[in-house]
Amino acid sequence: MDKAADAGPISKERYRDAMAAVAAAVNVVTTDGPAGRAGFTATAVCSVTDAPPTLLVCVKRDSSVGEAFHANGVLCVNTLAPEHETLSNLFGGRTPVEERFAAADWIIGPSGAPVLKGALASFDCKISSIVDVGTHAVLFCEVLGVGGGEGREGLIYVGRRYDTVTAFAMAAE
Ligand SMILES: NC(=O)C1=CN([C@@H]2O[C@H](COP(=O)(O)OP(=O)(O)OC[C@H]3O[C@@H](n4cnc5c(N)ncnc54)[C@H](O)[C@@H]3O)[C@@H](O)[C@H]2O)C=CC1
Ligand SMILES: Cc1cc2nc3c(=O)[nH]c(=O)nc-3n(C[C@H](O)[C@H](O)[C@H](O)COP(=O)(O)O)c2cc1C
Repeated sequence: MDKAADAGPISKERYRDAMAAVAAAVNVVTTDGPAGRAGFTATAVCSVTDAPPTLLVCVKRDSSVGEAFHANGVLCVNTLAPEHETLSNLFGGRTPVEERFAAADWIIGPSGAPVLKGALASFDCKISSIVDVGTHAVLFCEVLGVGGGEGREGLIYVGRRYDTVTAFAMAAE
């Protein structure tokens, strides 16, 4: 029988090459509060449970924005549409925080975190716990408010480039 996957220690490069094949939604994750406004682009976002509504976000601990999320204790996950590709690159690193936010319109969510106007979906959250794993902090977040979800095209990142998918409308309650 053929082996399903490589065994033994996996290099960072091998791991990233395999992960590059995994399509992911693109999000701009924002925060505001005593430590000030901050935000970064993240594909490492995942739904955990709907009771209580909880998602997780993985943030590199040595990034310029990581500390602000710890200190503010709140965040908003803004899931991007295809027209937000430039915004994704701005929030993807090496751009001063004020320049990142100046490129779009924002409103303040229930938690105080900036909500992107025109996001495909938005999840306003308080950070309920943080677990450090290797280079990243995993932020577990309780969702306080949701927005968007009316269904149109979504931005995805796969094969080290952006692409577009049809996003389905949220069921009406
Ligand atoms: N989870 C993360 O922290 C991610 C970080 N990035 C950042 O964007 C840069 C460019 O990414 P790509 O063009 O996709 O090429 P890449 O070869 O650096 O990454 C390929 C894939 O590996 C994963 N990955 C990359 N860096 C990672 C990290 N530090 N920790 C965990 N998973 C990681 C992601 O799924 C990414 O799409 C990366 O070098 C990284 O700085 C991108 C995607 C996810
Ligand atoms: C498409 C894309 C996805 C990314 N996903 C993540 C992620 O899930 N977690 C993370 O910590 N950084 C991720 N990054 C990198 C951060 O956005 C970047 O490190 C952050 O903006 C901080 O950069 P700075 O330290 O230069 O300010 C991603 C970047 C891009 C372009």
